[in-house]
Amino acid sequence: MNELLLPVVFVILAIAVIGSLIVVLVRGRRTPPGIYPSPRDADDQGGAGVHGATSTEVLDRPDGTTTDVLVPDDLSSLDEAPPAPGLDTVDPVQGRLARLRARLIRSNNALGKGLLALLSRDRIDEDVWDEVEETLLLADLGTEPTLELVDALRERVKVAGSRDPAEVRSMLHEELVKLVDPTMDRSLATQRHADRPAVVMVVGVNGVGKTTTVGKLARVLVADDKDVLLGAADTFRAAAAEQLATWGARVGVPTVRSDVDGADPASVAFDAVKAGIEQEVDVVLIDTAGRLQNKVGLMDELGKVKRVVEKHGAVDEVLLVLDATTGQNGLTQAKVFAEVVNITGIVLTKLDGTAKGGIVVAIQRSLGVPVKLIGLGEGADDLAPFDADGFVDALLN
Ligand SMILES: Nc1nc2c(ncn2[C@@H]2O[C@H](COP(=O)(O)OP(=O)(O)OP(=O)(O)O)[C@@H](O)[C@H]2O)c(=O)[nH]1
Repeated sequence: MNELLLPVVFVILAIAVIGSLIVVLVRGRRTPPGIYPSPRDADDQGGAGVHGATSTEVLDRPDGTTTDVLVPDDLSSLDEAPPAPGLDTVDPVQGRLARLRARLIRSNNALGKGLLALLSRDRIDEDVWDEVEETLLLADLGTEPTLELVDALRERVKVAGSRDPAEVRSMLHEELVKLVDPTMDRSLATQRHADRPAVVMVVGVNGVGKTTTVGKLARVLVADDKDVLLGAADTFRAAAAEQLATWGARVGVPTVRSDVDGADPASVAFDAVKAGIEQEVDVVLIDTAGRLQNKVGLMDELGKVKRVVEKHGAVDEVLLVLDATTGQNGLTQAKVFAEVVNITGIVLTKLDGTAKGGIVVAIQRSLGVPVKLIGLGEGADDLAPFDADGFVDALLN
């Protein structure tokens, strides 16, 4: 019996081994061309990955420590490896708001539609005006602008005496655009000076989207053919510098960062501008750590970062990033930041996730500073230059 069992076991084992070999071979064939089943060698041409290959240069700092500059390697060889493109293709900046308007329509549709429906009723009595007012207040427009808008509309509806939807729409459009203020200068000061780059600082409380905004803005500037350098002065959150360097590497932009955890942010920002001057870039974008507006020490530190950077020359743009979903709370933050640094523009992020688009008006009113950019999603190119007409158009769609 045992003599018979041995050959049978042998045959079963042989079949199992041959079967496994066939499975392995078939799977190997299924791997699409250009995708490598195992780790690549360093000299493998396709090895740059989607974020591009980078190397690090070391800059000396005044305090004796060093600063890494993450520099994208020569990317010309990537032309030969189509499946692993080295750099992202950036969406053109022109017409971004129009392309992203679907997001705005989705989140803020209730506001525009609600107003249009109310104003198109056969009879507009006091109750209707109360509802209009409530709708505007719920959208975070703020009390004063709401009353202004209601007064202006009351007057126009009385004079026009018509409920024609097209007429009501154009009336509402005009009045809303007036409130959003098309006369404000929303251009970004990113023009290089004769002997140094333009410097843009990005500030705000924790988690509003500062690092993401710096990354997206770098792409906007690259699409505009500018040479950009990033400064990772958020030395508080360990992953922030890495996150920023990754954004930069995706579009071939170097990042100046510290090799020391919790390094002095002013020193890193200073080094970034110094590197920007040496490398003759057009714009240096400085990311700063999130800080609560009620922490005096952190707010003082922000003032210091700006003062130290200004040893190289004036900062051209200080962008305050506000999360639109926090509504009126953003106003309090804005006021305190404006006391410490001179805010020149607002970036309103996460407008894709709130029906409170009216906050644009409230913030501009309280600060006297224009909203220059709006964030409409987590995608790399979901940041759009703001314009009053396009914004109101999307609200009333
Ligand atoms: N939906 C949406 N999410 C956004 C937008 N902008 C940023 N975010 C998300 O907000 C989160 C926080 O973004 P960060 O850039 O890390 O925020 P931060 O302000 O740098 O954070 P701290 O450094 O901790 O202060 C991330 O998950 C982003 O993807 C936007 O416009 N829309």
